[in-house]
Amino acid sequence: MLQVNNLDFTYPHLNETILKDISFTVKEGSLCGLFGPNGCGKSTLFKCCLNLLKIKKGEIRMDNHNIKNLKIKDMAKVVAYVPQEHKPPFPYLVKEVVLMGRTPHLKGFFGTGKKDIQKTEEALELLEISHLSKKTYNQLSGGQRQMVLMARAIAQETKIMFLDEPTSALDFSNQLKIWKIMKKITDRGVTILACSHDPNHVSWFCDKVVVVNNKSIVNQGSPEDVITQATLDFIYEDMCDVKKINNTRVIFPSDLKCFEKNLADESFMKLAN
Ligand SMILES: Nc1ncnc2c1ncn2[C@@H]1O[C@H](COP(=O)(O)OP(=O)(O)OP(=O)(O)O)[C@@H](O)[C@H]1O
Repeated sequence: MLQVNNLDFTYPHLNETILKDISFTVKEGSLCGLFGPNGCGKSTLFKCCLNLLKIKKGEIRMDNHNIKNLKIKDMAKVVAYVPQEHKPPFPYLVKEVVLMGRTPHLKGFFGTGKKDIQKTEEALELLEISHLSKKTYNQLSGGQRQMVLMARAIAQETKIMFLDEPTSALDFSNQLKIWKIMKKITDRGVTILACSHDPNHVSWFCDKVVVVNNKSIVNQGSPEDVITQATLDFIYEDMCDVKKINNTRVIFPSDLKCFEKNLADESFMKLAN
């Protein structure tokens, strides 16, 4: 479980508050989307939760530990982090990058064991990227690197995962694959907090959504209660419409008139069914 209580944050060299009175909980084994416009503070919140930035006020608890009391090595046993972009300076192979996820589990100078290799291979298989295993990580495409970082986080076998826009560089099929994998992982009891800019994805796949805008949480709860016309009008200023097709919520641009027309069209509804 992840618990953030009354968090305030300001970058030390700035006077401006970036996050104000942030409080939310993500239940064990659930998938929570962190949703909000560019620059609202999602990545900053992640870095606060990972102890990479020191908070001014408030408390963050993960798996019942107050994170300010956790050493880096202990932190790495509790939480895995998939950043937006990562390029190591050395030409590591993909399998080596994924194996790095096992670092918190390595035992002294005995180094890598059979279990670590097995967990690395399982993570590559789960993401269907075993064929990239012997390729040089730095020479992969952005989307391929994103899949490898996801495999590294899975190999780390933590109870909590933080994913910063995990599908931003992926094609449509891989985006859906990653969301489905995230759901599968939460079914095994892992708690996930994932940033996303896509209101459809958080609606379709998340158990809970936390919406941040202008330094604060403006709404939180089930996607049904949170990704509403009112919330989207508030943060995007009347740019999109929320409709239901076949009981599934779909968000689309308000000025996409052909879609409006099609929605009213009986043959389109048959197609959607
Ligand atoms: N190292 C830093 N020093 C000073 N200000 C920063 C720093 N990093 C981010 N900021 C500022 O903090 C605010 C929040 O940035 P952050 O990267 O957390 O937003 P975000 O919601 O993740 O944005 P995006 O969706 O575009 O990735 C922005 O105004 C940004 O300019």
